Amino acid sequence: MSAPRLTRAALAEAGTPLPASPVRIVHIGVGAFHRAHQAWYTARAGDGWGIAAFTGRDAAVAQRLAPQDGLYTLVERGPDADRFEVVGSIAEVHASTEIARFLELFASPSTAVVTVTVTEQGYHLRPDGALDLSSPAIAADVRALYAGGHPTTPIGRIVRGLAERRRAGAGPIAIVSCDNLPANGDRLRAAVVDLAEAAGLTGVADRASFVSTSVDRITPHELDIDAVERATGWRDEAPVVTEPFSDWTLSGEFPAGRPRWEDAGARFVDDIEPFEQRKLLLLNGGHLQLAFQGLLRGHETIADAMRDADCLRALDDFWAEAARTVGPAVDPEAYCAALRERFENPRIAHRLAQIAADTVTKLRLRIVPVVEAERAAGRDAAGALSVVAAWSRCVAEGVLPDGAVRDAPAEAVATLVSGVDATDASAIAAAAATLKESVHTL
Ligand SMILES: NC(=O)c1ccc[n+]([C@@H]2O[C@H](COP(=O)([O-])OP(=O)(O)OC[C@H]3O[C@@H](n4cnc5c(N)ncnc54)[C@H](O)[C@@H]3O)[C@@H](O)[C@H]2O)c1
Ligand SMILES: O=P(O)(O)OC[C@@H](O)[C@@H](O)[C@H](O)[C@H](O)CO
Repeated sequence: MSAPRLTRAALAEAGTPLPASPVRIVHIGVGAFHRAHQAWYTARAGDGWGIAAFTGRDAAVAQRLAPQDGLYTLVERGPDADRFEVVGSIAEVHASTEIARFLELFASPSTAVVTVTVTEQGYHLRPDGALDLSSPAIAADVRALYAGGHPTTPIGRIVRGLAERRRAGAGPIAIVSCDNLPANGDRLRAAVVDLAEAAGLTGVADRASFVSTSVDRITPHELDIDAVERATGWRDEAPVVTEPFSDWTLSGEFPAGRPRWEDAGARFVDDIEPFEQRKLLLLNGGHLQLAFQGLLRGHETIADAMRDADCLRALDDFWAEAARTVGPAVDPEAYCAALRERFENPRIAHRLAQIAADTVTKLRLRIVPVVEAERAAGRDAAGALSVVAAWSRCVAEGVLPDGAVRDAPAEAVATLVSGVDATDASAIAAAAATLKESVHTL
């Protein structure tokens, strides 16, 4: 006999009720990470905040989660064992196209927080951090906003939501970026303001607070449905596998209140930059080094690459330089020591191909800053440049997954790659500089 589907009614019937809390948070981009991180912190805080979660663009996750009333199992996968927990903070879940409900909630006085995880590409930013108004999706949103129609990008949806909120007189709100971008709150604010101005809605963001965050929890894209059913006795079509470690550092105001996320371990700081740099350069930059070196050597996952002495040497060379860029205030050595154990977790199947998506943007934000800092200090940046060289070999040898260079024009990538010879440091440095300028086309 098959196991019963995980729903709130089924849990209540089993004597373990998990009622939904009233919605006070709207989330945009309900992928794996939101469920492993912000939704889990909100559930752990336990002070009665419910989330209305909307997908970023495709409806698949909503179709799996909605029949379960937003419930899902979080599998914390340690090196030796799994821990299972049903998370109940998502009170309702919708596809991105359900814009009427999105606007109703956005404009409601009881909604206090909007969180966002839509990947770097979801922001449609140019390399200089400004909104790419030439992107077809953003241009279409400008037209839709002018005509009073429905925007489709996350930035367009936020602008429209803020306009509705202003019309409703609902008061200020906090908008919290949880994507792996430096100064993510500032970048999100700039994009929203640029789009609002282009669409004749100047001033809609004036009373919103854009909170910057550094988010950290390795969450591979794994769907362990049968294992969850065997372990828990529930049929869950949307479980999430994540590591036991978790970190969330936030900086900014919450004018309408927020959950007590600090009770679940979140940290609130005045200056987020050192935390952000430590995470983006050491973890995400280290991931890129392992992804490119690992793909070149035929590995599949981070844990596989960590068992290869050549990959480890390359990682250490990069880390030595990145740690100098981060600076001693946030103890990068201790962070790297802990990271080494996290990366080695043999039961986390974090695929190199997942990490190697949209590599031009990631190299620009996670590797080039180390190249620049090292060269500014008169050093050769050999460790950081080895990441760029490995990337270019991956492109030339065709070992990157589909989508790995979709964030730059094909000709620009071809020129870059043909100019890079792994033995020629100045050619690699020139490529790194070009990466910084390259304009994505989405
Ligand atoms: N997975 C992790 O380990 C992890 C850890 C820290 C931070 N993050 C951040 O969270 C983001 C999402 O990761 P995930 O694991 O949830 O991925 P996911 O693929 O499970 O979900 C991504 C979400 O973003 C939306 N999206 C993607 N591209 C978009 C676009 N161009 N426009 C609008 N929406 C778009 C998708 O529809 C989906 O809702 C990452 O890109 C990163 O910035 C992830
Ligand atoms: O999520 P991305 O694609 O920005 O980066 C890939 C990984 O480096 C990333 O998901 C890390 O696992 C995560 O940032 C850990 O907190």
